[in-house]
Amino acid sequence: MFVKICGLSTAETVATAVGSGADAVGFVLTRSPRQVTPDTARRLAGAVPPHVLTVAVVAGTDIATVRELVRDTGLRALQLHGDYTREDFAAVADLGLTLIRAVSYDAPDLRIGAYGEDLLLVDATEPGSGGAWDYALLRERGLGDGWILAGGLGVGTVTDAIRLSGAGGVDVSSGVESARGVKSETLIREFIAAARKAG
Ligand SMILES: O=C(O)c1ccccc1N[C@@H]1O[C@H](COP(=O)(O)O)[C@@H](O)[C@H]1O
Repeated sequence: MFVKICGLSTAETVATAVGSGADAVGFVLTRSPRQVTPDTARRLAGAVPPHVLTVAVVAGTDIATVRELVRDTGLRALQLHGDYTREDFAAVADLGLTLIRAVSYDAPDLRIGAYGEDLLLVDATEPGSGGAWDYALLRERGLGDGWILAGGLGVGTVTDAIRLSGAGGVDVSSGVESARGVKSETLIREFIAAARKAG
């Protein structure tokens, strides 16, 4: 089970996620209550060991700026939310990043790799909102191993969500917060433990 904790903004919560066994940590570089500056993302990611993927999360930012953000932060993966085209994905292919295509569960093309991405993240319609959806919807679609479930997950729901969806990975932001944009170390620990147990 691949577990990503998203929207981190402090050294303490990054250390908790890494120490609790997260496979990936996400830094939001786009407008959000969790937005961090490129400098902060670079500093926080600098303390992350190489076996944990550091992910730049953007939504709708133009590709030229995305390339600059990746260069400035040194993050190793790129999660693109929004109306990015195949050409946009091709325009970042040379950066050597793990590419994550983030789409809504009702998007037309849910084939993993359809845009050249390594991982497909299937989310609710409004990223980072904590909104849930019917996680059983994609079970019969047989998407394969490389898809990550997101949208409204939390400590109390992740076990059922994994079972219902058949996803090989989970990603959470709002569900491990004590207030909007404020991560809880306790919830991060509990979420990772629950996801590992369910997986
Ligand atoms: O977390 C954010 O604020 C955010 C902002 C813009 C794009 C993506 C964002 N986060 C991603 O949203 C989903 C689900 O989040 P939640 O658990 O429902 O709050 C997840 O993929 C995050 O990586």
